[in-house]
Amino acid sequence: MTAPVRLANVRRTYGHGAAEVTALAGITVDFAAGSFTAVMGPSGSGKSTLLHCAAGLDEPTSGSVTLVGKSLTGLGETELTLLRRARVAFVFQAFNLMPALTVWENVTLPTVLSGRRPDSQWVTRIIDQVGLSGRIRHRPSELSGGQQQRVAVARALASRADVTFADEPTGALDSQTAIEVLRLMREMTRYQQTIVMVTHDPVAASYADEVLFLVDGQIVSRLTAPTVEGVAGRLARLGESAKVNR
Ligand SMILES: Nc1ncnc2c1ncn2[C@@H]1O[C@H](COP(=O)(O)OP(=O)(O)OP(=O)(O)O)[C@@H](O)[C@H]1O
Repeated sequence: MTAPVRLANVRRTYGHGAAEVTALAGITVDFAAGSFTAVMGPSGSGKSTLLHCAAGLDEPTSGSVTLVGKSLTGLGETELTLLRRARVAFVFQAFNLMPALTVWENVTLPTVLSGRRPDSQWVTRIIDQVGLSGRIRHRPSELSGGQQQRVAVARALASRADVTFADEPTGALDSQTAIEVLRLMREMTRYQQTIVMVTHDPVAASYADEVLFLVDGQIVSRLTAPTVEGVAGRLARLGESAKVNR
């Protein structure tokens, strides 16, 4: 079976001439169906760029990306939007919640937009597990930052997308809620949902099946069945070598 996310020799540079910055320096990686991968690395190593290129939110300078069986090269904005709406979910730092909609409406919106009927039982369970069952009729402006982040997580989980891209999904959460969210994300992989998560947090990364470590836009190391200590140790060594190389 083809992996739902494939990057082949993806390069992404910004700017020109002397001001050119290489954010991704030739990345080749497959994210298999039902896998949960954490992407880690020092600040500026290319993690967000990798996520954005994989999700079709940014275009590689060269190389190719295949998302749920479709090559993104040359795909128009409308086709991209339709593909993302039907198959992809996002949990980004800007929560992108609709201010006029309630928690329930925000959580079920991607499902409704892609022409499917929300599974009320599943949605209720997710909202309950992220601790928002008392807030179903509230609007985002009536929630704290952490609660808004939980709505964004619930929205991704409820849509049952083939692929979920998450950028620091637990960054704004207290540790107990963060663990609930990470457990839910793990559970999604049982239904063959694929998760790619950028994080700085070794605890969050320890919930993944594998951690990819980026330095200077390249995958320099991978860790399967990660533990918190294993991730923290590898990260500390990477940080040191990244400093030496500069
Ligand atoms: N729009 C842009 N224009 C110019 N340079 C950019 C742009 N976006 C990213 N970069 C540069 O590309 C490199 C990789 O950035 P990226 O945001 O992917 O790193 P990151 O690993 O996600 O960093 P952080 O952990 O700090 O969020 C950095 O050197 C950054 O300055």
